[in-house]
Amino acid sequence: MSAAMYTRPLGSGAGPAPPAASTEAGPDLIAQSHQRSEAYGITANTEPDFSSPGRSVLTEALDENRFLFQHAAPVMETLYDQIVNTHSMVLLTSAKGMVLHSLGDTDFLEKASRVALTPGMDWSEQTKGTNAIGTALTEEEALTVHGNQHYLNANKFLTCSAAPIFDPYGQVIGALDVTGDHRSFHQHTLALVRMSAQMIENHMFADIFPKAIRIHFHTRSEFLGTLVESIAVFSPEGRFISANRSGQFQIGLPFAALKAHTFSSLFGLPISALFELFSGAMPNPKQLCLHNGVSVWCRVKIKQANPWSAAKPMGQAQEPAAEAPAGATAAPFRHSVKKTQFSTLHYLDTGDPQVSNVIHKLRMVSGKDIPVMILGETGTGKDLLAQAIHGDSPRSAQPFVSVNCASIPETLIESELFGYEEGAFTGARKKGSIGKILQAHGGTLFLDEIGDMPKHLQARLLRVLQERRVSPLGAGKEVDVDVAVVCATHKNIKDMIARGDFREDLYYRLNGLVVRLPALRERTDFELVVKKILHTLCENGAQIGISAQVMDLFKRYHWPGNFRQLHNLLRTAVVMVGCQGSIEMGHLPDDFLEELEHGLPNPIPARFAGHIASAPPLPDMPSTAPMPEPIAEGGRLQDVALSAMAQMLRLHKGNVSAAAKALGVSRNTIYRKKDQLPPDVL
Ligand SMILES: Nc1ncnc2c1ncn2[C@@H]1O[C@H](COP(=O)(O)OP(=O)(O)OP(=O)(O)O)[C@@H](O)[C@H]1O
Repeated sequence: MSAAMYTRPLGSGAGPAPPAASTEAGPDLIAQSHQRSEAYGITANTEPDFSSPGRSVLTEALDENRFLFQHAAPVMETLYDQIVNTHSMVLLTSAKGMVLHSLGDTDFLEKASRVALTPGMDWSEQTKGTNAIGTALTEEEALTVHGNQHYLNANKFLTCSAAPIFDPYGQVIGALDVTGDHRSFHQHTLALVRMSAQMIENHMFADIFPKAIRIHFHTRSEFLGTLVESIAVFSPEGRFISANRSGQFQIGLPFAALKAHTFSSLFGLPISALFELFSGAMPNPKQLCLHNGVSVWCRVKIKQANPWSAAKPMGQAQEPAAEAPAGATAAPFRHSVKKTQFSTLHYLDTGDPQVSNVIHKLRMVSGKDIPVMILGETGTGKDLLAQAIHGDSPRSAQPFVSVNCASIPETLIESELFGYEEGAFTGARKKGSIGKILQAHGGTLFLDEIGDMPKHLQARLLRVLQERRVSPLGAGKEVDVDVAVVCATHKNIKDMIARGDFREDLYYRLNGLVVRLPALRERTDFELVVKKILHTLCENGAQIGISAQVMDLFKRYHWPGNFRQLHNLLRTAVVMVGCQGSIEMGHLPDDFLEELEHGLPNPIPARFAGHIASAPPLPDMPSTAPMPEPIAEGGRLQDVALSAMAQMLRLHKGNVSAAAKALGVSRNTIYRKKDQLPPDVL
């Protein structure tokens, strides 16, 4: 939790309320941001790059930010209602500044700029210099960047107000922004954006701790149940888990300090007393006294009948049913683990013997703080497994902090991991940063792509793991830290050790238990996995089928991107089919079909050749038409496809649409093969 989050609560609190709205970001903030922009190597005349990042990049970002998106989208609608007709747009971005969703009309923009506000575009400070989104994300503060305050000349016609969005563990997970023509500037916009960000955060709060005890409180009882109420969450044993911005403000402690507290140290009562105090169907708010002497009105939300009788730490409570409906619980996001349909070891065990063995071993060491190293190709579910390890451990109510060593620039890994004090280096954030290791205190630190950890930092990490102490850059002091460590890599660490690229002592510190996730192509439970993913992609338990032909193809394919690739493909197919139909060849993307044609190394097996050659007549095929010639077993898939196209074109007298429909491919697939088809068929 940044200091910004603590010092800038929304609405009236125990002390004087902060200003409801500020106008533009202060000159200091802008000047510092301009300095950073310069350091990134951008010049004011740089033409912003608004080229599309590609659909798969956006899909992946949406996938990663599903939890944020789900809670932000309805709030964005409300916000947009309030700014409609002001020539402005509402944008939601990821923590990296990528636009995930935009609402509003683009009529105030030149054609070239319209694309800038569409999903997929990057508004980080590193690429666009000073702008409200990028700068709010960097500073972790709500601010407006108006007209000339933008770093790039190309953006100076804009006025933008953005607020960072914090998850319930105090991590910035995105930004909400209103952008418009600079002439449409309105001084209340920032307050609206800030309130909306708070609303999103409160929604996430309500969703993420379904089993914990939530105390809603405020100095004035009429503010209970409103946007400005404070919320603090405790485990059934009374350990502090989280508090929203107003909560931190009213209690008077920042998130990091709150982590050492319990309900009784903050409210002066054992948590069991709370249950008696708030028993009854509709208990009235009660007045309690905070540790700082401030009297607050409280309401308590308890989901379980009597959480204290459960006597188990959170997360050991009960596993969700293997077939829990999609969306019944919060979706995964980077820093914290929620109980998702994916988040327990149980859910991941879908019958493949290798995976079952991995899960069996992990269960045996669960809660013993033995470091786990997960090996596996990209997309095999290493991240998900790490979340499940945490989700099933006694630490599950504490943070799960994920650090991807490959995605952080080498120069930033040190400060990201170990944190830094104010002014530790040029470009450092004003208030310093606690660092990922300390953020994970009490919980689990997941070091993804550990093979990419620079050599000079390996020694520092080793010391932290040995001594269980961290010293943030420029701090000159060490802080105790208690974390369970899980790491993952797709690299061969032993080879790296042999080459001198990875420290052997660090390897032995990390590999208490080494498990390997099989590649998708090796799994024996492939069909079940596909069905489960389809089930999660269709809302409300709707059923979607998959044709035997497609399933056969899938089984033959080598899936270099493993689950990630399969997920993306199925998601697109589900959108095309709707949740009631069946996925046929025609619902698969052309590039995938093309890759299949070129990429299947082995001869096509009889069962698949049979599907193409002797499929029953499709509805639009004249029933009297002769069936296409069977294709010889052992032909290359490419030849099989060409031959099927030629036969179908002949059958439909050169009508490409009809042939494409009958084959279940797009017309373009046939047109692209035009030169390879016999001249008489087209
Ligand atoms: N067992 C599974 N069932 C369903 N979906 C899964 C499973 N495992 C992984 N996925 C999905 O596949 C995608 C990639 O998973 P994940 O990020 O865990 O893989 P990874 O091995 O960590 O990848 P990388 O090495 O590239 O970081 C995610 O969308 C995840 O939800």
